[in-house]
Formats: sequence, structure tokens, C-alpha cells
Amino acid sequence: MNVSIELAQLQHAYPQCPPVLQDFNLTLSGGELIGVTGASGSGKSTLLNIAGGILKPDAGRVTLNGIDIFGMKERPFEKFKLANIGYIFQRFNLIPFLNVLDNIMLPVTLLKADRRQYKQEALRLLESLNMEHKAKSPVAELSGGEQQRVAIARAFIMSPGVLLADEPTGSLDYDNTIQFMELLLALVKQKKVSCILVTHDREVANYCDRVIHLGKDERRSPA
Ligand SMILES: Nc1ncnc2c1ncn2[C@@H]1O[C@H](COP(=O)(O)OP(=O)(O)OP(=O)(O)O)[C@@H](O)[C@H]1O
Repeated sequence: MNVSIELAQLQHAYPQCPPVLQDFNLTLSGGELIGVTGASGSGKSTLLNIAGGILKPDAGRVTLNGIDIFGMKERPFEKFKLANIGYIFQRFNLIPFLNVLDNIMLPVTLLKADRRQYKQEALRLLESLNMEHKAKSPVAELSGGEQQRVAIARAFIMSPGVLLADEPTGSLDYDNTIQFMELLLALVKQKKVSCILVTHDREVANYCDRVIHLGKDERRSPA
């Protein structure tokens, strides 16, 4: 997709709390994987929520290929997010009573997009994740590592320009973490997605092209 995302001069404070982000700037281009680390409470989730258009910052801009996402009207904005921003969460967030394929197709269903076209893409993604034999399995019957691979496929199904991952390996053991990162990195590079990944794990951070540490000082001016 090769979409660049720019976070410019972000400021954010929750009511009655000291600022979480102050003059935060970050630019990513397609195919880049940026790791975000920092102590609990340093603002990592706040940053991802702002980058994903879930939380409006007090000040500053988030632009995708020059489009100011918070400048959009509500309904087109919701569609824009579904089509352009993929998410992977620590706890997989799959729908337990749907099978693997239907979970991957969820954004397609919500966007009322062409199911036939995207079903082929879902099967291709499953193949690249070594999961094609599980397409019809209920997700509740999968291991944690397999569930997180389904979450990768769901995040990539609409060919998003931006991928946001919040502690995606936090519920995985060592072997599954390594497998997850290898697969994620390959897809990020192949599909030229701009990916921001929050992690506490140094091994995971080593896969990233750059790592930003959020701390008292870095919150003001990241690397
Ligand atoms: N909705 C909210 N209302 C008030 N304060 C909040 C809210 N969400 C987060 N905070 C506070 O903002 C700060 C940053 O929170 P955030 O969740 O972004 O940190 P984090 O680095 O992701 O933490 P963790 O690693 O524990 O998930 C914390 O002090 C937190 O208590």
C-alpha cells in the first residue's frame, strides 16, 4: 500500500492528570516497523489510540498520505479507519463463535465489500501464515499462537496502509513470539505497511527498524 503516517506536534492530557504526550512527532513510511517501549503509564496505548483515530488529541495532527484523519466527518471517518488501519491486540480479540475465515472477513462484512474477492485474499493470507488447513475451524479451538496468526490475517485483509499492534506477543510463549514476529515482519515489508508496535519485550523490539522509548523526556521529543 505504501502509505506514510505522520504524527505531528501531538499533545494530550487526561482530565486532572499531567500531560501524557507533549509535542510528540513521528513519521513512518510504508514498510517501516517502529517499536514503542516505555514503562507502564508512559503513554504507549494513548499514542496508538491517537494514531488509529480512536482518541482525538488535545492538539496536533495525524495524517495518512497527507489526509488529516481528525478533519474527516464521522461516517466517512469510520469507513476510512476500517479500510486503512489494521489492529492487532494482545488478547487477539477474535469473535469466539465464528470460524477462522469469518473472523478474517469481519472488516469485509462491516464495509459491505465484495466477499468473493476478499475471500481469495483471506485464503492467500492464511496460506502465507501456514494456517490454510484451519480456515473452517472455530477460533475457540485454536492455540494462542494460531489465534494471533488469524488476527494478523484479519488486520491485513483490507490491505491497510497502517497497522497498529498493542503488545501483540504479550500472551504468547517464546516460540510463538518468534514465529509471530517473523510472519509479521515479512508481511509488513511485502505489503509496505507502516506499522507501530508497542512492546515490553526486547527480543520483539529487535525486529523493529527503529525503537522509540516513551519516558519522561522522550515523551516530549522521541528519537
Ligand atoms: N481514559 C483515561 N482517563 C484518565 N487517565 C487515563 C486514561 N487512559 C489512560 N490514562 C492515564 O494516562 C497515562 C498513560 O496511559 P497509557 O494507557 O497510554 O499508558 P501505557 O504506557 O500504555 O501503559 P501500560 O503499559 O500499563 O498499558 C497513565 O497515567 C494512565 O493512568
